[in-house]
Amino acid sequence: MSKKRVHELKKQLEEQGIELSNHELVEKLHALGYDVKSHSSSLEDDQASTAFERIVGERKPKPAPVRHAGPGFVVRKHARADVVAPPPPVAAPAPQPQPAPEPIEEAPEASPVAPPAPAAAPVDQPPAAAASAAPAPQPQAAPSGAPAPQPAPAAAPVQATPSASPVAAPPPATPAGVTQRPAQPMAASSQTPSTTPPAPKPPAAPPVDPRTLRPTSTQAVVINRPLVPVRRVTPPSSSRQSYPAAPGPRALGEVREFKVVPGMLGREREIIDVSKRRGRGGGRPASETQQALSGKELLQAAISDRAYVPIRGKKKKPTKKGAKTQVTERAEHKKVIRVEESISVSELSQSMGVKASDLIRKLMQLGTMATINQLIDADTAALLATDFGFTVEKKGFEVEEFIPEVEVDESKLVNRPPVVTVMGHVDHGKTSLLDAIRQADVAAGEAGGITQHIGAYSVQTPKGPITFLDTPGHEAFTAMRERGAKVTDLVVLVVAADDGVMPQTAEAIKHAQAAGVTILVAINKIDKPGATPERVMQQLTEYKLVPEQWGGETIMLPVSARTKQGVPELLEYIALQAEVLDLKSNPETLAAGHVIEAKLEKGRGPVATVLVEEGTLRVGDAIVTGIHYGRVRAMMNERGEQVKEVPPGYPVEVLGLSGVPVAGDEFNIVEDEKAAKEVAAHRAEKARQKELGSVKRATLEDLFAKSKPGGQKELNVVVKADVQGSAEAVSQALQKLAGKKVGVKILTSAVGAITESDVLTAAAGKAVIVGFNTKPETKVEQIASQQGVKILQFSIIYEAVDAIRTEMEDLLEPIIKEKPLGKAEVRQLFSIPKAGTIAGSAVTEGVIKRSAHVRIVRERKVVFQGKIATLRRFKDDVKEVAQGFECGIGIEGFTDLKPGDVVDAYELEQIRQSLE
Ligand SMILES: Nc1nc2c(ncn2[C@@H]2O[C@H](COP(=O)(O)OP(=O)(O)OP(=O)(O)O)[C@@H](O)[C@H]2O)c(=O)[nH]1
Repeated sequence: MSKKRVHELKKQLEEQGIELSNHELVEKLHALGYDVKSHSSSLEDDQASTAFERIVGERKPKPAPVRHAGPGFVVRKHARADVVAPPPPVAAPAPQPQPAPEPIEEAPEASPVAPPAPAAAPVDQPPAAAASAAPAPQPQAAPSGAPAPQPAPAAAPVQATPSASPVAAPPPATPAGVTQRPAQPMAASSQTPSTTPPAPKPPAAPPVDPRTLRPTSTQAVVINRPLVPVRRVTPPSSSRQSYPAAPGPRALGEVREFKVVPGMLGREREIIDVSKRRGRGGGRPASETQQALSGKELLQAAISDRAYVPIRGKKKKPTKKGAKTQVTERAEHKKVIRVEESISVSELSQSMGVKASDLIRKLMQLGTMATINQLIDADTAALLATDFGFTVEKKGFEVEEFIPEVEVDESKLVNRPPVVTVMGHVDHGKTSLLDAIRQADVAAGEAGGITQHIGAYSVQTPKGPITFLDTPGHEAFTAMRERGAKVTDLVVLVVAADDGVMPQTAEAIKHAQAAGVTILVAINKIDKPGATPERVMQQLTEYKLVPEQWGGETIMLPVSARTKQGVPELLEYIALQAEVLDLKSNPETLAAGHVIEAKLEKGRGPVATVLVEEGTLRVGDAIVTGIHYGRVRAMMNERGEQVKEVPPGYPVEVLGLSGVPVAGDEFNIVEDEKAAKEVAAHRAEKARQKELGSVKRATLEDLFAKSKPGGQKELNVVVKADVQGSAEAVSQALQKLAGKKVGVKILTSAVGAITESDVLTAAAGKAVIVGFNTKPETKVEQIASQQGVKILQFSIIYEAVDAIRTEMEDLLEPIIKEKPLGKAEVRQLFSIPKAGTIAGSAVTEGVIKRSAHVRIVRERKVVFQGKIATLRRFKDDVKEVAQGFECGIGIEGFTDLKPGDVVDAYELEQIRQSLE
């Protein structure tokens, strides 16, 4: 293998245009790891050729990276500052020439480098395209401060190359810091890197045809993805011309340049639109802007233009910048909100296009704390709406459309029987009196002899038919009495002559007077020895009821239900009064009236006792009452006979309703069942809204009070009764028991038999079931015992009230009270094996019991408190030792007894708490 001397290698390098002194070459070879000492040192042939290639490789420019060549790399060419790049080929209005930016002015010596490598804007721009550009500014060395016309796409600032030989010495630093490969020779052509020798000196460069200008690799901004030309599909006509055309055989329109970098956590990619900067900077070409920016600034600018693109899924549509939301005013006629009964805050906010939070704030200002789902009534909604320029129109479901008010047709009015309600205190003889009138004996058949639901009877008297309503006298049935007073023409107030005016007498007077109904007083039981009708009359004057015989207006008749004394006179007076009232109605209109009572019967379903007040009620009529509706399937009179028609003034039982109606509700007959259903549904919705609106939220204090161990206890009750009025009365009576110590909560109150569902409700709510005049269905009792639910059944209301009071008292902790027993004085102490210390004592007071609790008192101080362990007289265990006797007392857990100690014995007593 031949050898080569260092100086030979030097010559070889010179042939390649690389001039190095022998000393420099020796040093270089040293640096490359060769052991050479001087220019005459020799290298192996292969070593010499490797060294040659390495030095040439270092000094020669590397071939410019070909576009798309390297994965993940993009070379973006930038126009040299000192060479004016041709304007975009087709883009007609070429950007205005601008003064050369600072970095260029600082690098006048770099100009010689420029001619062989004129910077063209886009890297792919063919010379032909460049040539077509109209104003082709002459490439020239930009003198200091001389304005160098720059086309818009001019690229990054050219590196300041102080060295005259850029090939030999790469520029130490670039002014703008954009070029990321300072080692790359500037003069290298991207197309002919190996063949084009670098210009060693910058002689006066000949004028260069811009068409031949190619970008230099050193002017490239290296980013890690290929340039993505984006074709604007429908460029706006106004801006179409202002974009530079993309290179290639056809102009693509706007060219956008993107940098793709991995996003956070690698879950997405960021695309940085690096071309966006062009349009900014007050109209200055992007290149100039970029030239003026440092590398860091450019990076920041790029970051600001980032767009995140998820790897999977659809690319999000970028929001159109600058496209402001159009605020449109709503037409006046559209500023009307239709509200039925109430509207939720969220609904109102949506209807007005106002934030719900704004409405809530307004409501707070009005003193109402509301949530977004809370219902507010139409009036409050109207108040709020006004503030936002809206008006509220009460939409309202017009029940009148279905139940029209009928004008009174005088010609069709006929007499109807009077409706008389019998009222009075409990046991004053109301039912007995009615029995006497009807010649029936209902009172005898009543449980406990008390009336517990309203009864309606049509009685044929010698003076014509009279409809009687019998009301209970017990205080629990206030609502029934009130209802009775409202639907009646006359009230017969029964007062027992031997008892006088009592609380429910007074209450009945109040109801009748409130309803503006004439009162007729029947002073009953005048057959009784202690009867004093005058005293009753006297008492009644206090209620503004002055008897006729005393110059007043109230008819007061002494009667006896037992002997029927005064009953015919009573009927006569009723008839007389009815005549005075001239009671008439039109039997030809659609029927209407009131529900007197309602119940649920097995096999018959809901049964309503109604009083027809207007029109004639017929089988087949479409009926609606409250939230229930249906078609009248059958009707029965008070004797249980089926009837087809019921004229006004008569009571009747109606079958066919969808549910058990509420006693006291009005009933109406409508066109058809569909209309009845609509009315009922509307009422149900209204009731629901009302209920929602009135939901009282538990306050923190309530919850706190309930969670406290000593907090108020509550008895939950499920009420089931035979009739609706009784269920209501029982519930009310039980609720009245609620006090400070124990509350009562009626979970449900309904009519019908006690069902499995009632048991489950009670089990869930830890409630007792109160059945009133009703029984559990088959197997229900068994389920109840499995579930641990107590069923209490009653047929008399006060028994129910008493039992529930006991249940409530059971919830209360008993009061523990100390009961003194006696005292014993310790005289002597004995120590007995197994038994411990025994105090030989004398009982000085009361009695000492074996089961007693004791206090050991020494010098007036309690030294121990506990229980007696042993009590003996002589050797026998005894239960108690009375005063004056001696005994041996052993104390549980206490042996430190001393003579002179007093054993103070007492018992603990449990006292049941009362509700009061
Ligand atoms: N001596 C006598 N007893 C009467 C008379 N009227 C009723 N009684 C008795 O009084 C008691 C109560 O009679 P009711 O008819 O049940 O009394 P009430 O007012 O209907 O009772 P409630 O419906 O429970 O309020 C019964 O034992 C009757 O026999 C009367 O005129 N004379």
